[in-house]
Amino acid sequence: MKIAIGSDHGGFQLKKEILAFFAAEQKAGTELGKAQLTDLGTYSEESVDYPDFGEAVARSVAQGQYQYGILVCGTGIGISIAANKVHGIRAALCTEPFSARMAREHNDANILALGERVTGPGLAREIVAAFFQTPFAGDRHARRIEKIRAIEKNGCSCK
Ligand SMILES: O=C(CO)[C@H](O)[C@H](O)[C@H](O)COP(=O)(O)O
Repeated sequence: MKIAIGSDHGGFQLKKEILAFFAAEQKAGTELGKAQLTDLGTYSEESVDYPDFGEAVARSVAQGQYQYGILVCGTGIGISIAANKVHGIRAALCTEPFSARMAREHNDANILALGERVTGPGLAREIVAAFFQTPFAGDRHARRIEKIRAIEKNGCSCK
């Protein structure tokens, strides 16, 4: 599984924690540790703009370079809004593991968004594990994802 990860300055430290978590999983020889992560920036705590990193990760996932993405900003809100503007992206901002599981099982989310100023590193690790250990359930949920795709394709018919 190939995962692109990105953050702005507000998510930089939590992104480092997440990278360390995957490295530890790799060392422990777990299934999660088989994931290959690529960091698309930012690479310091210098102030930057979250849409740039939300877009970079989202485009790389939408184009199929990576199967999934992880995005972190201060709250996870701005960077997930930006990512969700890219066609084919279903970015889910999660603050606890149940939502992370549901984001995969029901919504087939392909990007997990987190907020460093909201979620501590321990909880973030649980959220990441829940997200990446949960498969999409398909069935009725697949029909609903198709409807999301139709909105992307045709635009909303609402006035
Ligand atoms: O976009 C955000 C909120 O939705 C992120 O939390 C950003 O990281 C935040 O806005 C950055 O704020 P800063 O005051 O420039 O550090």
